[in-house]
This record gives sequence, C-alpha cells and structure tokens, in this order.
Amino acid sequence: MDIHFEKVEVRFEGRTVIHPLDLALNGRRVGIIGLNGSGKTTLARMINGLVKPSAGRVTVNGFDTVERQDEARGQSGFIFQNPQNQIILPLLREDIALGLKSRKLPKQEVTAAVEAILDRFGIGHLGDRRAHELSGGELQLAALASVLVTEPKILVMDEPTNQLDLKNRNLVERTIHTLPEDVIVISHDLDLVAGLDRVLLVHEGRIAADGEPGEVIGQYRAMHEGKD
Ligand SMILES: Nc1ncnc2c1ncn2[C@@H]1O[C@H](COP(=O)(O)OP(=O)(O)OP(=O)(O)O)[C@@H](O)[C@H]1O
Repeated sequence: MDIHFEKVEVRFEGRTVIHPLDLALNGRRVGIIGLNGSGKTTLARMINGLVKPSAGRVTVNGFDTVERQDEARGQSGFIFQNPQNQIILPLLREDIALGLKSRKLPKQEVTAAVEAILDRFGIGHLGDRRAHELSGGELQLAALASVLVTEPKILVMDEPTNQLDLKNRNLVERTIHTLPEDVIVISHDLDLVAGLDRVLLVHEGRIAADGEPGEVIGQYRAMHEGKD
C-alpha cells in the first residue's frame, strides 16, 4: 500500500477531530489503536473518501481521494464495525455476487468467483444462509468474503474482533495474518495488533506514537495505566 496524508486536518461542526498531520502508510499490516473517540475511524475513513479532509489531501496508491475519488476508492475494501449492516442481500451468495455487478462479468464467471471466495474462507456451507442466521465470527468471515471478492489492494477493518468469543476472535486473527492483501486494522484488541508490522497510536486527533507494535502498545498502556 502507498497511502499519503499531506497536511491533513478534519473538523466536524467547527471542532477539530484530526489535527494537521503528515503520514505515509506503506507497510504490509498496520494497526491503529487509541481511546474511544480519539479519531481512529475518522483517519481510516479518509482512505476511501467517506470522510473528506477539511484541509490537506490524502492519496491512495497515487490517487487523490477527492479529485480521483472512484479510482482511490477502488484501491481499498472496508469492513465496518458492524458487519451485519454490510451484508445487503438476504443470501450470502447473492450478496457476494452483488460486489461483482459493476464488472459486468458473464454469469458463469460470477458464480465461479463467488464459490472460490467462499472456499477460500471455508464458508461454502454458509452461502445460502441469511445474514441474521450467522454467528459473529461467521459474519466477519462473510463480510471479508464479500469485500475481498472485489480484489481490493488494501483491506481496512474497523474493530474486526469486537464482540467475538475467543474461538471466533482467534479465527479472525488467523485469517488476518494469512491474508495476502495489505491490511489496516483499527482495534482495541491489543493482542491482535501486536502481531502486525506497524502500529499507530492516535490520541486526541494526533499520532502520539508510530512504530514497532510492542513499543507503541507499551506507550499506550503507560499513558493510561492507573489513570481511572
Ligand atoms: N460525522 C461526524 N460528525 C460529528 N462528529 C463526528 C463525526 N464522526 C466522528 N465524530 C467525532 O469525532 C471524534 C472521533 O471519532 P472517531 O469515530 O474517529 O473515533 P474512534 O477513535 O474511531 O473511536 P471508537 O474507538 O470509539 O470507535 C469523536 O469525538 C466523534 O464524536
């Protein structure tokens, strides 16, 4: 991935949520941690243009997220905090196929791509199930399948292990670590981000630390230990 934030600032209703920052993301797996409301999701949402910077610019693999919005958006796939809201069509198989609609592929190719991605995540048996019939872990894998079928170069996940039991959490963690795609993971699950290549600590709209996961997590703990 090659993402650049250049003098980027975000204000919502006059309140500065992201203070001016310059940041380059080009590792394979990047984690974003920080307190609730610190600005993590806002930062990530600028990568697909869902949030537009109030000042400065963001480029994703060379495409400006405002001036070349479609191309920039095509570089990344997003898994939002509540994956059940992400599955639109009733049956998982149909929902995954929907992601391929814009490519206008022959029906056979769509079917083959859907089956291949279901196989990749070992969830072929869930293809004809409805989103509300899936467990939390199954939903996360289903959301991953519907996003990755579109072959984004970068995958952005917002709290992918939130509300999962230990077994499903471990399954999602293993999946993240074996994905060939570049990933950006926002998480409060410090064990999960400890296994990534680089971690950013966001604090009150600023990057308070950026580097090797162990060091950044240590800094985060030190900032908040014994303060409640
Ligand atoms: N669309 C919006 N309009 C106004 N304020 C917003 C909007 N989106 C986010 N905010 C505010 O911006 C700040 C940062 O929010 P953000 O969702 O980026 O935090 P976060 O670090 O992802 O938090 P959490 O860990 O709780 O998900 C918060 O104070 C939030 O209330």
